[in-house]
Amino acid sequence: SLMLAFTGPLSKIPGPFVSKLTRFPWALESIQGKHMNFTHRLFQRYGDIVRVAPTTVLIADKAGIQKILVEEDLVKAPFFDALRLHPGNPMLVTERNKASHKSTDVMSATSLGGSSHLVTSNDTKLKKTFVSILVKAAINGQFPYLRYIPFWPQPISAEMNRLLENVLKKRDIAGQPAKRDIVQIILDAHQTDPVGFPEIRMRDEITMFMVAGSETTSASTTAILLHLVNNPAKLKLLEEEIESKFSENDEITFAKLHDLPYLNAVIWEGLRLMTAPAGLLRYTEKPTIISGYEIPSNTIVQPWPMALMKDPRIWPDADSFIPERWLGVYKGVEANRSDVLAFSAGSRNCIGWQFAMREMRLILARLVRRYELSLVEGQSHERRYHSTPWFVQGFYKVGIKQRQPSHA
Ligand code: HEM
Repeated sequence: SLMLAFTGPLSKIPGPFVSKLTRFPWALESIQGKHMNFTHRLFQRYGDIVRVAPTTVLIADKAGIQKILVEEDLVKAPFFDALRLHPGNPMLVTERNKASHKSTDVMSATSLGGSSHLVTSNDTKLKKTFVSILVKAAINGQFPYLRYIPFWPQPISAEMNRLLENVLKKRDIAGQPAKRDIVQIILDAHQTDPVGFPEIRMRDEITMFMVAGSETTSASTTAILLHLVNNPAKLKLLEEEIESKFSENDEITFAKLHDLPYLNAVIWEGLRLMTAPAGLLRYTEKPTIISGYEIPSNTIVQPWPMALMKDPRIWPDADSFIPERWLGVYKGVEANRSDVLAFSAGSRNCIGWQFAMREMRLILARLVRRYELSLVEGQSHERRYHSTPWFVQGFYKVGIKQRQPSHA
């Protein structure tokens, strides 16, 4: 492997010297969830393509990312094998090959399986349960052998199992009308083909959907709210749009929300500034030219869209929250959704992205109509990242005050 460090195509790729020899520093940053800050410095120092481990390169330029995710549509990296909730048991998210799996019609579903009353019960336990799966996934991904140590904590905690049992139990009540939600789609898959889609797979898929669908959406919605309360003039414009579209007694529903230009612009701008698209590790099965370099086979190529999403070469006033850039040409540039990559791209992009967009529109519109939102001063924006980003203090507070009934 010393040969590999200093010779061959990867040796030409810029990066910290130690990366040629060991992936340990990179693995450590990833496990601590600090790699967002770390990579920022790397790209500034070394440019758009950086070798962070003997066989791992990060890519931050638009053409390179497009090539990996869309044009070549490379397979997922072996890393994903280690993310299985039960070793050896396949799952959609960890499936490495290009997707033939996208037949699941998530959009026909209307929910993730009924409310778990997170908000009403202020149950941070559930959030902790989900986050613990993501943290363990980060560790397993980097050091796959650890999970075979006896008594090493497995990704699925007793708490997660309890939660899953509750979801399944609700389905057993006879005479209930069949729900058209994601849980039902997965249950049906098991019932139709109990051998090809066994019970353990059914359980793991439901668990994964709960995790993949909740932390991501709540982190993104929080990020959007953060930008709104830090930019009251933009918040005001959103309030005006919602007020103009809905009279006081109108119920705000999914269906009525897809055509609110400013709301959509606010969401895309918030996603651009603060989502941290995860899981984008891909793998070369043959030598491939990416960002001007020859990448040999069996290399992990990891697009780093967070850099692209704030790249001043693409976005004028890249670090500012400017929803207006999504409504027309802004400083000579027309914003392009495909440069945001919050939901990734190519055959393995987010299966729930339209569902998440609907959820975010609904949550934001209802919050803004019902409450006056305001900034709680003095909070840090510093985050860490385990598949989804989280604030170091564990939350980001937003001031809310019930609006007066008549705000005409
Ligand atoms: C704002 C919310 C969300 C964000 C930012 C987000 C982001 C992502 C990203 C970046 C990926 C990785 C794709 C890749 O490796 O290229 C992904 C995959 C995935 N997401 Fe989401 N997601 C969100 C909401 C959801 C929801 C609501 C669901 C379920 C209903 C969901 C289910 C999945 C699944 C199953 C995958 C794996 C797809 C595959 O491996 O082919 N996501 N998501």
